Amino acid sequence: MLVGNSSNGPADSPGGSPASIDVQHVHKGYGRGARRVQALSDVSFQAMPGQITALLGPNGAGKTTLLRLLAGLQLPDAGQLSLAGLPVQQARHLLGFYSEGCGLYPRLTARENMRYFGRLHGMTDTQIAARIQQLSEPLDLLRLLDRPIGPCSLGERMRVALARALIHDPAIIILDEPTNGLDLASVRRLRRYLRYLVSGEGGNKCLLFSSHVMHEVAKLADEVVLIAQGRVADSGSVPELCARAHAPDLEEAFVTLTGQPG
Ligand SMILES: Nc1ncnc2c1ncn2[C@@H]1O[C@H](COP(=O)(O)OP(=O)(O)OP(=O)(O)O)[C@@H](O)[C@H]1O
Repeated sequence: MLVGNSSNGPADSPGGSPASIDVQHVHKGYGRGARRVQALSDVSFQAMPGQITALLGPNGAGKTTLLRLLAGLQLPDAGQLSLAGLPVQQARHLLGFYSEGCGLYPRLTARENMRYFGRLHGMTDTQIAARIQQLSEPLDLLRLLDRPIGPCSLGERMRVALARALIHDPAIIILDEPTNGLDLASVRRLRRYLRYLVSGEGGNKCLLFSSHVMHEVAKLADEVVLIAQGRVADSGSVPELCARAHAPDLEEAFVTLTGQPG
């Protein structure tokens, strides 16, 4: 387990494989018969270390389903999902996963929550304390550390939940709608930190996040995977997608490439 962000090479798994995310021909549905909802149909893409990859799609496109499959919280009906070359169930130690409502214990303070999850990852209390200090500035946690989580505001709880997801300094980071509910200052601070994490100085992490907010994706993502109705419509950098769609911006490119109503 890495505790400091000291690595300058591509983020690797302990086995040496690049810490990429690989999704191949994944299908996932819910329910049966006439009530069946096909959330994902033949979804394939890769996310690479040292890059921020965005999964961009409208409500109900299948983003959360896909991220939950990658976190090993659900199983696909068909297809393969791997993290750093390992099946997701064997790669949990490499993954930091954040989703709204990711269970924090409301009676514990932010520090106690982080310590608890750090211990679950096999960290010593000294390592945990150092890591809490590292995360406090970028996630603006200093004033929260010794307050119970329960009465904290939504944005405060989200920042602690993000810190909890990153406590073990994972090589692969998956964030479901990470800026939802954050104010402008927190969003800007988070963007800077996510950009740092994928830099050489920050350890070339592999970072995948989902969003339905075009300008958020345009500001943050190196690569964008466009998803609509459970299918990947296209992928590439924002300039590549705009060029392919002959569109002036990502919003127009999204409408053209996915056929979604504007
Ligand atoms: N547990 C479930 N049971 C039945 N249907 C589900 C379940 N979870 C998701 N779905 C359906 O699967 C489809 C994809 O949902 P998902 O939550 O993955 O989309 P999303 O892109 O994350 O949407 P949003 O941006 O609104 O969060 C939707 O039609 C949703 O109603």
